Amino acid sequence: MKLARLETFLIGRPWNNLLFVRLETDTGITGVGEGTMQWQAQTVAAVTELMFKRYVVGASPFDIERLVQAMYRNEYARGGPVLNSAIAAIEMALWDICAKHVGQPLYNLLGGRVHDTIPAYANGWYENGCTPEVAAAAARKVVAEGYSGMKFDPFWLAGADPQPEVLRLGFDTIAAVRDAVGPDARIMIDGHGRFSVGTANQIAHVLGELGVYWFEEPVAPENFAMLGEVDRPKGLRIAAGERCWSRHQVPQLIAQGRPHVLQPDIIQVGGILEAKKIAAIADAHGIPVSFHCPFGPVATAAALHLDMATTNIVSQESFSAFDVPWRSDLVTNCPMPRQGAYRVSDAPGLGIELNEDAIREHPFREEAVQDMWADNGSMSAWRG
Ligand SMILES: O=C(O)[C@@H](O)[C@H](O)[C@H](O)CO
Ligand SMILES: [Mg+2]
Repeated sequence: MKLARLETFLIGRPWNNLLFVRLETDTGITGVGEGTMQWQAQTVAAVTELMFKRYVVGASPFDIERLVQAMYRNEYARGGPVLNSAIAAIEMALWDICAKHVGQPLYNLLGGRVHDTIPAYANGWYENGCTPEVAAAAARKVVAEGYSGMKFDPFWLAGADPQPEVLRLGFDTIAAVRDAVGPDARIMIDGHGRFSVGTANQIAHVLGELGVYWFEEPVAPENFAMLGEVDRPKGLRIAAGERCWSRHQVPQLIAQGRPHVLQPDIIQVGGILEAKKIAAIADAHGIPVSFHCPFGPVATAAALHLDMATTNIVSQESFSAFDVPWRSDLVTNCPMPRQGAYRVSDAPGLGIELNEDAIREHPFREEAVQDMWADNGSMSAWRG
């Protein structure tokens, strides 16, 4: 079996563009992958096509490790989120082909099932900048759906050291959500890497009082030691790693940043196998993982197969029910949580196929970049 052809698909959503790929073999078996990267979808698509031409066409789809290493090492500079995302899109499709060829769901090639279902936590359920009352009402619905927890950024687009009233509104919003969902629901707060260490510590102490489960990316992702300086009061966990793009950096992130939960991004680390290796590094440190997944349904399916075969997962991030209403039209058998958990398809491969008619209805759209470092204390979400 030889790899013959690559096709890329850009799909415009209001937030960002999705990038799907389909690999064809000379036997007629095809595989799908996803290389969605925020605001760089066209760039990643171009790199994916180049990588296919340079390394993949004519190769055996079973040579996954060899092909990934060629794409990573021969491109001399090595890695970075753009190249890694292109590698991941191809790699997912290779796994899909191999698993279809042997007639097995992908998790059976990744070590087999260690879970029956995958608990999901909700993200995207909340409108940034809304009032505490609106957030509380939305949170009640999320709990009623059975999710294992919910994540949000109540300080959305505040700067490194926000005005006191911005912090207060954020705290009031979390307190309203806590009141609405009761003491046992898991609340996760995403800082998106914006705060100074001082402000992160100030916030962390309030989150500890409110019984928040984890504080994610409290400080900028580049400096692991800075993360290590963030306080962890009253059992508050620190989650990080969605922007740690190299397996080779993970030991330093763990040693210096001391996260309690690691969040590898299966696209931006370069695919399923890399993410599996990172999960094993975390496991050796007693750290659970929760794969980052603000992506479309193809990468969500890939993350779920990996979850199924990974011992140290906590919960899968899920945008599935809060995305555009046509999300589930894009693929057959779109993964959706039921009662707050995913059941993973036992169909061969990833268990999904692209629905090209639906994909064509949502062409590429210019990206409206989010201003993620505004230092003006404003809560305005969009700039583009
Ligand atoms: O943990 C998450 O899913 C977030 O950090 C998203 O990647 C972010 O909101 C995208 O702008
Ligand atoms: Mg995040």
